[in-house]
Amino acid sequence: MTGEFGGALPAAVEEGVGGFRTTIENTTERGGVNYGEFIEEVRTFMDRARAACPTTELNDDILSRLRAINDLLKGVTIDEWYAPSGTRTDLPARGNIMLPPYTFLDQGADGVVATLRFRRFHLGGNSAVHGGYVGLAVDEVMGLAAGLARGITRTAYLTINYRSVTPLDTDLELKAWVDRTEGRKTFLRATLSDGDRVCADAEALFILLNPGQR
Ligand SMILES: CCCCCCCC/C=C\CCCCCCCC(=O)SCCNC(=O)CCNC(=O)[C@H](O)C(C)(C)COP(=O)(O)OP(=O)(O)OC[C@H]1O[C@@H](n2cnc3c(N)ncnc32)[C@H](O)[C@@H]1OP(=O)(O)O
Repeated sequence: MTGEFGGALPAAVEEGVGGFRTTIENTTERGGVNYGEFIEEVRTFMDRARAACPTTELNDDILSRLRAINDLLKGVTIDEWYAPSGTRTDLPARGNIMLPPYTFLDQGADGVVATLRFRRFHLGGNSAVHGGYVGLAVDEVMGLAAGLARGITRTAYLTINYRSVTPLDTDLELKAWVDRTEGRKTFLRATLSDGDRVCADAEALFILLNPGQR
């Protein structure tokens, strides 16, 4: 891996501890008390960037401000295990800006139920959510269900059936549950629904990682 965020794997991986860390310090303080508002503002920015048609002047004004903001953030980037985006479990979607904000209504070893909302920046076309973002949400929530049931897993396959259009800006329900397990294999199913209407259903295989496996 090359680029701004470095090429080396985290030290623990290089030492053979394992690709995912199972002992990340669980704190809701990283990023500060207003970090959730920051992430939500970033999502609003992405919504508006997706929807806006700025004038050249406005574009250039925003561009220079964004460059200044990016310079500020560049000074405080850290590794993925401690960055609050993705690890702040107190925030919708763990504070991950790319995911549709979701929160759990129920979670346990048998499965999870989440409520989520796709946003303008998840637009595919004609007011429908992009199918890839549906896959992102389903993979995430199934991954968490697999994690609660088994431990640290990776997706081996994920099959999604798009049954009807997934709407933007609507509270949806995503259920994921363990269908069966065979050794390291966990087979899961999921449904994404808008009220009584099924938008998508899915089946997936997640593999429990071996000790030291990336
Ligand atoms: C403060 C705390 C903060 C916490 C932070 C939050 C933590 C939250 C925690 C968690 C959140 C999770 C939310 C996110 C979830 C997202 C998950 C992803 O998207 S993962 C990325 C995409 N997936 C990959 O990149 C995998 C790439 N593939 C691989 O790495 C390997 O192929 C892997 C691991 C899947 C399997 O490889 P092998 O070498 O370990 O095992 P082999 O022997 O190949 O397979 C095991 C068994 O599975 C079958 N298998 C493997 N792949 C299969 C396939 N595609 N179809 C059918 N069977 C398959 C094989 O035939 C074998 O079966 P037989 O034991 O022989 O019966």
